[in-house]
Amino acid sequence: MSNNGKKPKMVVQLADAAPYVLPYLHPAELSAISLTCKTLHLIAKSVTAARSSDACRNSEKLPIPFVNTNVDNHPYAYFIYTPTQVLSFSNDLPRQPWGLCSIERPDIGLILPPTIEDGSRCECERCDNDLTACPCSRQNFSELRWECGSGCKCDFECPNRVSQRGISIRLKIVRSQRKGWGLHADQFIPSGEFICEYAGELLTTKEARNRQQTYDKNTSTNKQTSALLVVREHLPSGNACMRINIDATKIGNIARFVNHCCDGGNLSTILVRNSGGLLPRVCFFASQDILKDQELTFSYGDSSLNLNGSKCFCGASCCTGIMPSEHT
Ligand SMILES: C[S@@+](CC[C@H](N)C(=O)[O-])C[C@H]1O[C@@H](n2cnc3c(N)ncnc32)[C@H](O)[C@@H]1O
Repeated sequence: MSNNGKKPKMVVQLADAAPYVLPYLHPAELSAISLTCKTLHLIAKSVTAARSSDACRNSEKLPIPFVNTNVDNHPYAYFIYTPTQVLSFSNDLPRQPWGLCSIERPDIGLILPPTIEDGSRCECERCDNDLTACPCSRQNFSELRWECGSGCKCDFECPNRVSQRGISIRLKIVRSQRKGWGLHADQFIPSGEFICEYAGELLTTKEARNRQQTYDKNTSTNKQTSALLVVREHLPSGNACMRINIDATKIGNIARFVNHCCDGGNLSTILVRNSGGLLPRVCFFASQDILKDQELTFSYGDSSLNLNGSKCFCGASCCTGIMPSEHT
């Protein structure tokens, strides 16, 4: 302290700037800076409270809070929020302050199809007209739905755009001892209701395979949970299916918190095609009535294909005890 008991000008300027800078920091940086002085500690505390109170950073109609009732000391999970699909980011992840709803990539725009790195091969998987041998027959996608889109004259109020109006039901993200975070209903949800899109980075199959290998390694050493979803759409030609790889591990929305259940859970995963849209979107709908506080789950796949998988704690009577893994 100098200047007759007044704080030096630089300290005052730093404190003034802190509320704008701290929301950009990663949790480790935030906790380090909160140890430096009382003012920064208070600002860091309010950033943590804001992050815990809404995983969607004000991007959806309703806040979706993190709830941890003394399971451990994690107040929230850190990830970059996107309400819809985005192109893959290589190593250079953007920073996102609280309250910003989209990721800025003015150089490329927001929604583009994945690029095919090896120009000689496409991303389709051959199944030679044998639907039972096709990889898409092993997934739990019951339906392909068509909705109106940018190619139509109607607006978002059109009844045929249910999955395009954002998340409008009350949800919460609850911490549990054995499964980590999980998405729960915070109201009664009738069967058939739209829950949310599975938003994340669109990856090429090559990138998805590379990332899955890293995630498998990290999961086996308990360092990280991952959220890479692979879906396949059978193409009209009949002899191939298109892979869509969506990674919500670092960039995604609340769908990344939906845990696996061996009995198929209470959500159906539906491919939704919008008129005018290039790629289908993967969306969750309630497959049965869901009570307030019940966990929302779906089946990640067939665990018999993953004998070395990690332990499953879904609690279903048919639980195999092993988590399925995507065979990329
Ligand atoms: C897509 S994330 C789901 C959110 C995750 N629980 C979290 O805390 O971020 C997938 C990870 O959740 C955990 N998980 C999901 N379902 C599980 C289950 N039935 N039993 C045990 N762990 C599960 C596994 O660690 C898995 O790799």
